[in-house]
Amino acid sequence: MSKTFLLVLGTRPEAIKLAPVHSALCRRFGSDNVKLLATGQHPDLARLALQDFDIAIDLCLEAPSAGGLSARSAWMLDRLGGLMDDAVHSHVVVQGDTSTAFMGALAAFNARIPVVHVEAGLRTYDLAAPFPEEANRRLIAPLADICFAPTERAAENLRSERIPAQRIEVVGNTVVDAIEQLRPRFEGAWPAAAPGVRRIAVTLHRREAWGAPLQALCEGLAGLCRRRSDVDLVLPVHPNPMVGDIVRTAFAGVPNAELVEPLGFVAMQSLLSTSTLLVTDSGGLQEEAPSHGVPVLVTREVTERVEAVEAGTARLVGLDATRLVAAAEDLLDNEAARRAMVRDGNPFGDGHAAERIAARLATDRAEAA
Ligand SMILES: CC(=O)N[C@@H]1[C@@H](OP(=O)(O)OP(=O)(O)OC[C@H]2O[C@@H](n3ccc(=O)[nH]c3=O)[C@H](O)[C@@H]2O)O[C@H](CO)[C@@H](O)[C@@H]1O
Repeated sequence: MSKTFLLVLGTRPEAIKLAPVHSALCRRFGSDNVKLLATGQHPDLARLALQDFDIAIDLCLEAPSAGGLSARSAWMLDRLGGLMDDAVHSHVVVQGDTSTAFMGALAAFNARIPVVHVEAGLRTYDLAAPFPEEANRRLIAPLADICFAPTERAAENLRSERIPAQRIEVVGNTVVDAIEQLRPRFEGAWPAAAPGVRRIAVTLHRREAWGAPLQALCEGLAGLCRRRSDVDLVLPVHPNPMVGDIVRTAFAGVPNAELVEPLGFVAMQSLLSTSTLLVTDSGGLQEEAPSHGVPVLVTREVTERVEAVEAGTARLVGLDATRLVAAAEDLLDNEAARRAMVRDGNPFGDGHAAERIAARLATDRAEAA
């Protein structure tokens, strides 16, 4: 009886970025040898994301929604530790920088099961931004037997932290795999903007924006919509209660601003493909927009997606509403400025990251046999 790969996820982005890895491992090893465990950190969003990939969760925990970061993390570590067994699992695969990813890696390490980190090496080197993600991803790195870095810069970060070279492999970001796999379904999944209307897609959810900064950003965008009938704005509202009320109040009564429930992956990518501009604080969306040729204004002071800023596909505007609105209107009205932010291809990957990950895990498993 061969051992299984255990993929551990908790949030929507983890589900989206691990879906291609799940599929590639199933193709290579058979679906009986690949198990998907959800911690329940954000169960509804994770399940919604997996629907478009036709992937079912094998085991979903019921992480407590109440309690602070430590209480929920301790609960996860305890439950995950009780489910992991080095006689059953050949590798535990985690993605990114959430509490689920960190507790999954630590539980696997404690069970002496090889840890695989997808999207390894992203850094701001500022523990306060993003909190707690920067700490999570830096703490996973030394526990991981294999660090799959999306870019050369991420690999350089890992080498600078003395992660051994043989544990690092640059493979690209699997989110580009997800887009290319489902691209045939994007056309028409979200209605195009009316003729002559330029669409702004917006997603905002980060902890550092909660409260007054988020309110100012939303009010700035609402004011832009009120002034300009040639613009429509679509904003899928993140279910975090710290976000919804502020967003709904700011855009109330703005006829050309549409707030919608969280979208499935295909609908979100289709929305992106119909947009002139994306305003976001999301990590994944900074990586996805270049696949649609859509410029990004990032409402964060720092980003670990430096490649997008260097490639010119994204621009940091911080939490400053005036700066955001000015940059948005420039890109809406200045076609040359907008085109200057569009690149061929995607700086974060070529759509084959998951195949490279599965190939490396096959080698790793053969060497361990
Ligand atoms: C510090 C940081 O940046 N960390 C990131 C954070 O992820 P994030 O910032 O990307 O989180 P979100 O913005 O919530 O999700 C985005 C995904 O959701 C899709 N989407 C969005 C709205 C919607 O209505 N329907 C959707 O389908 C969208 O296309 C995209 O794929 O944690 C991840 C896990 O550790 C990390 O990997 C990742 O670095």
